[in-house]
This record gives sequence, C-alpha cells and structure tokens, in this order.
Amino acid sequence: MRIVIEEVGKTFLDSKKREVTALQNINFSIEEQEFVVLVGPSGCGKSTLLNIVGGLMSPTNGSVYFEGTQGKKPNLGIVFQEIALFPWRTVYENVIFGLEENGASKQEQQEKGRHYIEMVGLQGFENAYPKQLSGGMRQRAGIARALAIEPDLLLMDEPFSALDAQTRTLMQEELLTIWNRTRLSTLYVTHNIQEAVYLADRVIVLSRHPGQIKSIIQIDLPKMGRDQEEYRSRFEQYADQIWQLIRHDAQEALKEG
Ligand SMILES: Nc1ncnc2c1ncn2[C@@H]1O[C@H](COP(=O)(O)OP(=O)(O)OP(=O)(O)O)[C@@H](O)[C@H]1O
Repeated sequence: MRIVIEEVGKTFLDSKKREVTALQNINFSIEEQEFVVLVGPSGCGKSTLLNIVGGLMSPTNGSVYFEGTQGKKPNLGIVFQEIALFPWRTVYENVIFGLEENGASKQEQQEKGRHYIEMVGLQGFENAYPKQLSGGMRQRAGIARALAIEPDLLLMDEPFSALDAQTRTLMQEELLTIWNRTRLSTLYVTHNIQEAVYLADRVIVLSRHPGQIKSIIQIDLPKMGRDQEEYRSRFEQYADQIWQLIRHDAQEALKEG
C-alpha cells in the first residue's frame, strides 16, 4: 500500500505551557513494498512522526493518507523498542492476538500463527511465556505478532536498540530476510546510521527544533547482502553523507542533554 504524509506538523505545550514545534512541514510518501527509514538525532521528532502515521497521535497540521483503503481503517503492524508482549500469554497466544481482535476464525489463527512463528524462527517456543525468552526472542515474537495480521504498513520504532550489539546485527539480517518474504511497506525509526543504510530503500533525515526533512537519500545498493566486501566503500559513503547531515544537530542535542 502507498502512504502519503502531507504537510504534517505537530506542536506540543511544554511544562511551562510554551509551544514546542516538534514537527513542521513534513511531506513524503512510503511506496508500495518500500522500506523507509527515519533517522535523526535525539529529539528530532522521529517517534512523534511514527506515532502520527500509526494513528496513535493526531497531527496539529496536515494529514496521512492510506491509498486505496476507501475510508476503511488501515491494518497496521507496530513493533516498539519496549517489548510489549502480554506476559500472561504464551508466544503463540501473543502472536495470534491481533487475529483474535480482528475476528479471524480459529483455523486462520492457527495457520497464520504457525506460519509467522516459523518465519521468525520461534518454532518450538510456541508455549513459552515472554519471561522465559531472551531479548532477541521476545523481539522476534513481537515481529511475528505484527506480521500475523498481514498489515498494510509495518511501523517499527527502534525495535532492536535494547539488544546487545551482536544480537542486534543478527536481528537486522533476519528482519531483511523476513521483509524479503513479505515485502510490506515499512516505516522504521532509528538513530543508528549503519542500521539505516543497511535496511532502507530510502533514508529520510530529520533535523531538530523544529523537526523538518533535511534530506531524502535513495540507497542504490542491492537490498540483500549490503554488508559484503564489494559494497563496503559505497556503504560507508552513504553512512558518511548521512552523518554529515546529522552531525551539527547531534552535537546540539548532546549539549542540551
Ligand atoms: N507529549 C509530549 N509533550 C511535550 N513535548 C513532547 C511530547 N512528546 C515529544 N515532545 C517533544 O517533541 C520533540 C520530538 O520528540 P520525539 O520523541 O518525537 O523525538 P525522537 O526523535 O523520537 O527522539 P529520541 O531519538 O530521543 O527518541 C522533542 O523536543 C520532545 O521533547
């Protein structure tokens, strides 16, 4: 599905009731089967924008259109950094949660539950509870739950940032493999530039105060296997280009704490 973000702005009131413009004049689209990554320093409005696209927050200005839904509510799969699994449900029960909510038949729940548990590599853990799983496994379960409803758009907000570096690298690889099988339109938030270049078809770089689009960069590297030796120098060029765009804002963010 194609999603259009048009003239989106968001203003908050801070603790002293002063207006803070978190987002201003945001225009971009997420094309059918496109993986778009939002990147920018702390406080540039990445999460706010993701929440607005996901309908969890309303914009002060502008709109988000889901093309072809004819006014019907789009189906959204959401994965957050904090693993929001229900602790009292098993992996299987967590994965089929959205299907139950959508009124899917028991047979559909079973088929899709099994399919997506297998896709994220959690077969054998269907009856485990979240507390019995490692952080990486919990994130896999969260991803399976988001995928099971076969969403029109997959939204991911720093899904791997609480994981250790090695698990994170492995999960990035797995996410690409999963994405390659599902080809879902995806909006992914990170402040990790390497992760952005590794995953994205396009990287949207945000500046802060107010959060605006600084640049949109198409990553012209093959989608799979970008970390191979032959692409290393182009990979690093993209990463450097993005860092140069963010550097000043990141320094300012650091000063403000
Ligand atoms: N509910 C709120 N009330 C007031 N200000 C808010 C609220 N939510 C966000 N903000 C402000 O809006 C700006 C953008 O915040 P947001 O969390 O979207 O940024 P971010 O890029 O996701 O940051 P980080 O990378 O640190 O998570 C910040 O200045 C933040 O303080």
